[in-house]
Amino acid sequence: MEAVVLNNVSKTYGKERKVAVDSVSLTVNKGELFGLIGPDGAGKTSIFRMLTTLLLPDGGTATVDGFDIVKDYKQIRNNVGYMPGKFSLYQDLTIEENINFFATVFGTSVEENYDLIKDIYVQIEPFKNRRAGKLSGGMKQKLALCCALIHKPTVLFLDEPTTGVDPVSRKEFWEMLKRLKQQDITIVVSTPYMDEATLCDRIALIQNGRILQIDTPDKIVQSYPDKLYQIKADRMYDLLKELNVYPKTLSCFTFGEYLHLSLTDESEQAEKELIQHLQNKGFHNIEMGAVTPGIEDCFIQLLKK
Ligand SMILES: Nc1ncnc2c1ncn2[C@@H]1O[C@H](COP(=O)(O)OP(=O)(O)OP(=O)(O)O)[C@@H](O)[C@H]1O
Repeated sequence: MEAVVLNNVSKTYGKERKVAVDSVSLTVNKGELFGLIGPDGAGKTSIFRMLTTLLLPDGGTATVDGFDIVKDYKQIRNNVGYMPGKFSLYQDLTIEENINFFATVFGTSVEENYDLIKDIYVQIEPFKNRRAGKLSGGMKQKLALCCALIHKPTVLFLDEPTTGVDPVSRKEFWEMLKRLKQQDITIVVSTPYMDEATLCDRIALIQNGRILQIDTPDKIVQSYPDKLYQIKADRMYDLLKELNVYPKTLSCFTFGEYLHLSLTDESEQAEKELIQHLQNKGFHNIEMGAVTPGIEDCFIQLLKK
């Protein structure tokens, strides 16, 4: 059964009709943890705002829980939870007041749905009298999640929930999402962090408003077409320039402290030839080895198409 369906959904902005979402089609199944993965400006927020009925599409159709995002906006607003990217809570209200406020707006109470938020709420409860504006990034994020959950939504939309949050809180957050999934909540989450993509059941890679690929993280990684090497040497910038003009280079880009490289010829002989070539060009301390591609490699590879 499908929880979210988009059929050729488009959104343009302004007089110039800048295309933010370009004919996007995708389906999220009930109970799935689905990731929208893409850099800033890819169109993730626009998609979330349309699915939560805060923005009208210019083209296409979409449903959430079987409800049409234009015609049935009232039902959708009652049924979904939305945690926007920017901190959306009332800064001057305390933790407790924020949660009570959101519960009241939805005609429910904290007690009624306490089971759903308990795991998360106990972590911020010791500070329940602190104003939201005075909380750390990780605590704000937990409070925003409690508020988005308080009316027991069937589908939860989380827009970049871990942006600007420390690594420990990021990890804890994803563990919370896994526990929520077990409670039959469909979760659609966006992130610019490629490492978080592997924690989703399925992901859509998105860039410039277009979907590049949709699949499980494993299948996306397995579909990487070339042998991938990581390589480094003493002068990294010169190395990048040299590899970009090397005749057998298929692709080469910076990846952390290494360069990631694919060659048109994947034989051992070609590897040896390349190392010899780089030594002749005066590079020292060359380290080169095969490496398993990650989601980020796949993303970069898809962008070249
Ligand atoms: N209200 C608006 N008016 C004009 N352009 C907009 C507006 N909102 C978004 N855009 C543009 O549409 C494109 C998609 O933006 P969107 O916010 O949906 O992407 P995103 O993937 O969520 O990125 P970010 O994390 O930066 O918000 C961007 O180029 C953005 O500048």
